[in-house]
Amino acid sequence: MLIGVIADDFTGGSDIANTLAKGVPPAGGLRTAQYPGVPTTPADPAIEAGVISLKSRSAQAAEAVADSLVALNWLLAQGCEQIIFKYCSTFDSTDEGNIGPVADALAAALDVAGVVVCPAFPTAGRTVYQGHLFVFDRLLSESGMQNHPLTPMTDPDLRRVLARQSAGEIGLVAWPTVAAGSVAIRDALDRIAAEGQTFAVVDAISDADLMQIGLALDGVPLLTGGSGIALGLPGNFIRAGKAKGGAGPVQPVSGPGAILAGSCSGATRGQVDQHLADHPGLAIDVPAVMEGRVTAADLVAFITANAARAPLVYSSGAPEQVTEMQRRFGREQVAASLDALFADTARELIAQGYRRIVVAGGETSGAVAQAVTQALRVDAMRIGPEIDPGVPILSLNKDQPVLLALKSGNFGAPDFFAKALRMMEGPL
Ligand SMILES: Nc1ncnc2c1ncn2[C@@H]1O[C@H](COP(=O)(O)OP(=O)(O)O)[C@@H](O)[C@H]1O
Ligand SMILES: O=C(O)[C@@H](O)C(=O)COP(=O)(O)O
Repeated sequence: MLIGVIADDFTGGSDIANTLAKGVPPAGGLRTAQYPGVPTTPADPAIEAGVISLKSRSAQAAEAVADSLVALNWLLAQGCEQIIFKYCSTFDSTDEGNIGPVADALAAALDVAGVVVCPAFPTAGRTVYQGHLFVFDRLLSESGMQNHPLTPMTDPDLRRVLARQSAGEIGLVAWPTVAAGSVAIRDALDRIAAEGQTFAVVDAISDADLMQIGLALDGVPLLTGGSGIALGLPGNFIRAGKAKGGAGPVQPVSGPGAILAGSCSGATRGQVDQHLADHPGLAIDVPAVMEGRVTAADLVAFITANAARAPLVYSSGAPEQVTEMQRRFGREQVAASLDALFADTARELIAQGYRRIVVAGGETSGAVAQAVTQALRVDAMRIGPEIDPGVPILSLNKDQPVLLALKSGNFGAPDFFAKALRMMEGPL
């Protein structure tokens, strides 16, 4: 294993695994696996990039740090030369963390400074300019992310956001330097490191910028960012003759499939609306869940009654509904109950022979993917074709493979749900 990724949630893990597996022509991508949590056994030696998905975005900061360091040690033990801390392209975090505390701990463990901080993902509209994060033509704080149920983002200035969470000093590599190319970027990072600054927010407004940043990062032990930061990295290892790349195809799957949506992000709510126009859907009654009147058995009953028609069950609600539920029942309690509901539903669907499951939402995906991988006793997921930018098909490789899609809340075209289930039937 050459590149090791510590992803702070499962959809983020899928997103960067997709980037590493796909690569950029002519070099192509690496043989990549995504792991649900830190594996307890050594990796398959054929794997060149390993992505450990944690649930550290929403955990307490101390737990996020501890889990990330365990992941780091496992990745180093597999031989990784380069470690990436993957967080959200919308920098999802709070003043307590967890991006700052985890990045501080990784930089200290590897004894490095001038560590890149770059959440840019231009394909999904996320760009960084003069240290400020944009989502398409809006600053992060006006993009809808200010209403996120768990990590509302109200400040678009990445240096200021990170400074509230991190003990380290933070520099900036502004776009004119990035536009000057990889040598200028590397010089700027070296200068920032020599000045003793732990982090360097790096601007990027296009994939071409990210490719130059990737070249500048050849041989750098630690970097942090969204999935875009990985764009230029496979090429470094392939050109050096260290990696072969080229993963085999994944096997398509037919039979019943289902869609589980726990994300309240704008893109997911649009996808829910579009899907309901011509498919069956069940809106989860959140107060009834909190009071024990609706359980996984109810969701499974709805899904099985509509098995052939791409059924959707969803808790996705508008910001004012989310606020009201959190006020009545508590933020953590609602999140924990809905996570458990989706996990129990997925476990039962697997028991009943469902082999295609599409999930929307980072927290929701974490809960579902953990339940499914535990039920099937698999500890690695292979990366299949991309459904929409940042969302690949994942194959849990058994004699009878199970295919998953873990969609970040804000990713995917309006027809994502039906398209994902259809693509899984092949040809892949
Ligand atoms: N109707 C609702 N009311 C309150 N909270 C909700 C509701 N539906 C989902 N949630 C919670 O909102 C969070 C959504 O997070 P997540 O699954 O990561 O989605 P995203 O990828 O859009 O951020 C989860 O913790 C989930 O439990
Ligand atoms: O970087 C991204 O935007 C995604 O990979 C990601 O992390 C998404 O998180 P959720 O929106 O919570 O699914």
